Amino acid sequence: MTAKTVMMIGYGAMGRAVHELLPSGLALRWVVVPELSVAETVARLGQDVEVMTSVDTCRERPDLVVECAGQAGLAEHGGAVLARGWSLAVVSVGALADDALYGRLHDAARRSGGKLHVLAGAVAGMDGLAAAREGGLESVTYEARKAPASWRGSHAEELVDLDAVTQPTVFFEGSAGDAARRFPANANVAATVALAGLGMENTTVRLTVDPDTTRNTHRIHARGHFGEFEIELSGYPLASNPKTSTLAALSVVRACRQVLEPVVV
Ligand SMILES: NC(=O)C1=CN([C@@H]2O[C@H](COP(=O)(O)OP(=O)(O)OC[C@H]3O[C@@H](n4cnc5c(N)ncnc54)[C@H](O)[C@@H]3O)[C@@H](O)[C@H]2O)C=CC1
Ligand SMILES: O=C([O-])CC(=O)C(=O)O
Repeated sequence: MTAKTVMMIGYGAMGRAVHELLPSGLALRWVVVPELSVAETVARLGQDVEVMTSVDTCRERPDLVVECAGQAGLAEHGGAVLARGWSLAVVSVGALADDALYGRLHDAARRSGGKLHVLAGAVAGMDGLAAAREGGLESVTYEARKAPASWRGSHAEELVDLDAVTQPTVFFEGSAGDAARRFPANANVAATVALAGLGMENTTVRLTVDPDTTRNTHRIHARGHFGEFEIELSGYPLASNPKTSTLAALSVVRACRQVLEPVVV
């Protein structure tokens, strides 16, 4: 049987973790990275994978395109993928807090028959939340708690002294849209929860730095016509990037496996 093919946009910590766990029967054939990363990515991947800077260079049709590239990568390449009628599974969901980009990707997919799959990423419960929305939701709150190292290099550094915190400290409270825009490498989940639930402006987000944790903890509380749920997921960060939870990479692997499976769970 010929292998099904995957294109990956971005090849950083998450992309490499996904590649290592790619199910047999699936081949990573194309990787799209910025010009500056081409040489390093070619050196990592060798001859079997075509490294490119634009989706346009690809002359075949991948069975699935996965985005592990950050919000800028989704904004740059998402439209081209969807305009071709391909399936695109994304983790940099915070980019969709930009209404113009959301509209562009939505319209490209609708016109071409392509599909944009918003992956659950580092959290669980998105199926239940989206089902609950069908009956009407009253409130949805999302809280993320991570170690100082996970917030370094982010807007958090302007809001709290990451070297001086001695106890869990909330440094941001606001809407999911605001969180996703201000913390592009750390609050994509906020946008995912918003898209599954009450939307970017009506989903409340709280971000916390916790000096005593080594986990990335996500808590979702939802209330509505269905009842109420609260889930807390305490994930291990990837060793190669403490901002990114291992489960986020695994959600991409799951999306890849679904390409092979006749029964989708
Ligand atoms: N939904 C979720 O649960 C989560 C989503 N994420 C998203 O996944 C992204 C990737 O995470 P990591 O691999 O850990 O980050 P990383 O910083 O290790 O890797 C990012 C990769 O994307 C590439 N890239 C940057 N701009 C690009 C562009 N315009 N076109 C193509 N490639 C581009 C970089 O060269 C690098 O290879 C994060 O930036 C974040 O947006 C991360 C964690 C959880
Ligand atoms: O991986 C995580 O814990 C979540 C994350 O970075 C994001 O939502 O962007």
